[in-house]
Amino acid sequence: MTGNQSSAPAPITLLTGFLGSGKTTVLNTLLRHPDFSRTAVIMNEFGETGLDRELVVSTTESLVLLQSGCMCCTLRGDLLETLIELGERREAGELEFARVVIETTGLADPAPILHTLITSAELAGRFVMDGVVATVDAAIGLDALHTQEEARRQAALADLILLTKTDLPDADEAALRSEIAFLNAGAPVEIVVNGAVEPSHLTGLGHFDLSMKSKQAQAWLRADDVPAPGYGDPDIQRHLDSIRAISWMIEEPLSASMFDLWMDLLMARRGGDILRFKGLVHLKDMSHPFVVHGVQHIFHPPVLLTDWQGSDRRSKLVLIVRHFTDLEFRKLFRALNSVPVIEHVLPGGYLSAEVA
Ligand SMILES: Nc1nc2c(ncn2[C@@H]2O[C@H](COP(=O)(O)OP(=O)(O)OP(=O)(O)O)[C@@H](O)[C@H]2O)c(=O)[nH]1
Repeated sequence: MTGNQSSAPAPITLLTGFLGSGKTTVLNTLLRHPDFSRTAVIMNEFGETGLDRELVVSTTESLVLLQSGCMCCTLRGDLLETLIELGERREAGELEFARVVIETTGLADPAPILHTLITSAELAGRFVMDGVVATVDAAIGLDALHTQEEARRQAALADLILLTKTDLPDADEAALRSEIAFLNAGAPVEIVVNGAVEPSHLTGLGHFDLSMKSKQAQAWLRADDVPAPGYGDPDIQRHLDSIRAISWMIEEPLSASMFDLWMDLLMARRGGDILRFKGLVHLKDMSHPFVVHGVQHIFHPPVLLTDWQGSDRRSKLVLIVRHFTDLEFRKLFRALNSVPVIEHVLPGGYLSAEVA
């Protein structure tokens, strides 16, 4: 492709939503659709195994993974730099994309991210904010909205709310709708089961319009309320100290019964404090890995990745936990001692936890 192609500013969709609420599932539907085939994706994941890279459909050549921190805190500078670089490469004709989707971590406060996106002079002319889309989990979302400030902000700032998992027995759609109406009366709510969203509903949301948001949401976005991008300063992290990410890689394929046993033990002992569990698990005698997702007490059926083509047989696990002490981390490792844990990948950024 030749350089210096002039292009219209690329619309940005900010895809947010609490831990495990279905952001990546929705993103995968979008990326499979022709309207989103030329999409640059920026993802921020929690924990350091790079697991999300393997869980996103790879139709896009422009997938940037921001790690070692949280986009709304230490990585806001990285987000800005990433966008500027994408814009420059697009202008130079090195990269072709028509829109950008930014998927935040489940614990991100979208306000400072949004502030960066709508106020940065470097982005003007290259990008234009399309809208904020928030997934809300119908099964555990009410609890998150009641207990987690980040979840409230995600819903309150959204231009469109996707209510996911209404198919689960624990879903309470009516209660969620009423809570959402309280937080963000103006936002349409659309039910999306297993990512089955109509992609056109997520485009042209009409440039993020602050005047349509609640007074509270407007205050969150006031310049003096938003700290400058952190550029790696861990002190700027704004989340609860009690929440940590733990990541592991396990060198050898696991015995299915051993893994089941370990999971049962984990859930029985500390299920209430495991906010999110994500794993790419290789089992003995299986040529393809399973993806295992847990969101608090709900474990989704494991999915066999039949189209997986890698050769790396290491299992990768990411847990987001609260109120875990270092001693408990060590116990967790001991419980996994029956399988050879060769490498522990430190989270390295967001409230990292060292395990001896
Ligand atoms: N039953 C059901 N499961 C769903 C639905 N949407 C997503 N899931 C499952 O929920 C789990 C988490 O989905 P993800 O798309 O990874 O959620 P996420 O918001 O990207 O998660 P994090 O970014 O890691 O916090 C996966 O097992 C999905 O298959 C839904 O509508 N119904």
